[in-house]
Amino acid sequence: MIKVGVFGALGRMGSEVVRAVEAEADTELVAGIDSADEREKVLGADVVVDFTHPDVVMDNLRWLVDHGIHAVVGTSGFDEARLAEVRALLDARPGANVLIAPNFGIAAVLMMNFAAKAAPHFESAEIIELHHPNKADAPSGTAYRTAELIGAARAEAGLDAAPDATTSELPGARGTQVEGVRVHALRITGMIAHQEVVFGTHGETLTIRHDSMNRESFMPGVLLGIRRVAALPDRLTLGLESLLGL
Ligand SMILES: NC(=O)C1=CN([C@@H]2O[C@H](COP(=O)(O)OP(=O)(O)OC[C@H]3O[C@@H](n4cnc5c(N)ncnc54)[C@H](O)[C@@H]3O)[C@@H](O)[C@H]2O)C=CC1
Ligand SMILES: O=C(O)C1=N[C@H](C(=O)O)C[C@H](O)C1
Repeated sequence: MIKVGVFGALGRMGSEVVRAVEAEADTELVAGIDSADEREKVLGADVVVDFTHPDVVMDNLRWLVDHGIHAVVGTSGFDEARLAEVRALLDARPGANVLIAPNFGIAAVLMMNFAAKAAPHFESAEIIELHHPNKADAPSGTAYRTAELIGAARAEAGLDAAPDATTSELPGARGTQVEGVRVHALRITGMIAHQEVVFGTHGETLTIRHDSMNRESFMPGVLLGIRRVAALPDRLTLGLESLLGL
């Protein structure tokens, strides 16, 4: 039996994780805690899942690593500086492993993987992410990671910057840039989490689209993380790709 704690248990994702952990035969909920609760309630857990907020997740991770509890993190906001901080935390303390996944949707992971594979073949590449309007961060962690993967694939292929003749622009009209890839963020009532990666070359375009229809869709990936985090070969794993054999 894997003993699981949940940080952000009253939130949209955390409450779904609580339900999923309670429903599985090999996982047991130790405690679900939210912002008003003491973290000590999860002591005794093998793994804690964090779906909280980019402003608090680093402090939670520090606490989990200090207490030797494996962490499965879905909270967004991990740039290279934060990842370096997590590596330093892990180097200072033996014991816990950390899995940080920008997206636990299996189809979303495939979308990112396909986008990285397509990237060297196209002159142009831009990302449009669409989310519910309660989302705190922009661009999404998924879009950020996809842009990093596309940027790295373009650099490795020796591609120049994507063509763009814009010389006059209202601020934001061309989105933001991550690793040289334009990213546009939409916040739309009624939506959950969606992304399009649009590629173009001469006379052809390719659009790769992913849609999360509900938050239950993330649970197979979260449960996979819970089951595998303790035995992962690296102390810090980024993304579900290696767990899916990609
Ligand atoms: N990796 C993935 O597949 C996914 C990641 N996310 C990310 O997960 C995060 C949470 O998203 P939602 O559940 O939609 O947000 P939410 O706002 O519905 O839930 C966050 C919860 O965390 C609680 N919280 C805040 N500080 C806390 C603390 N210090 N300790 C414990 N609980 C605390 C809040 O009170 C709230 O109940 C966001 O960063 C979002 O981008 C969301 C969906 C999927
Ligand atoms: O806040 C959300 O809802 C989501 N956040 C993650 C992100 O920032 O990429 C994953 C998914 O897009 C849903």
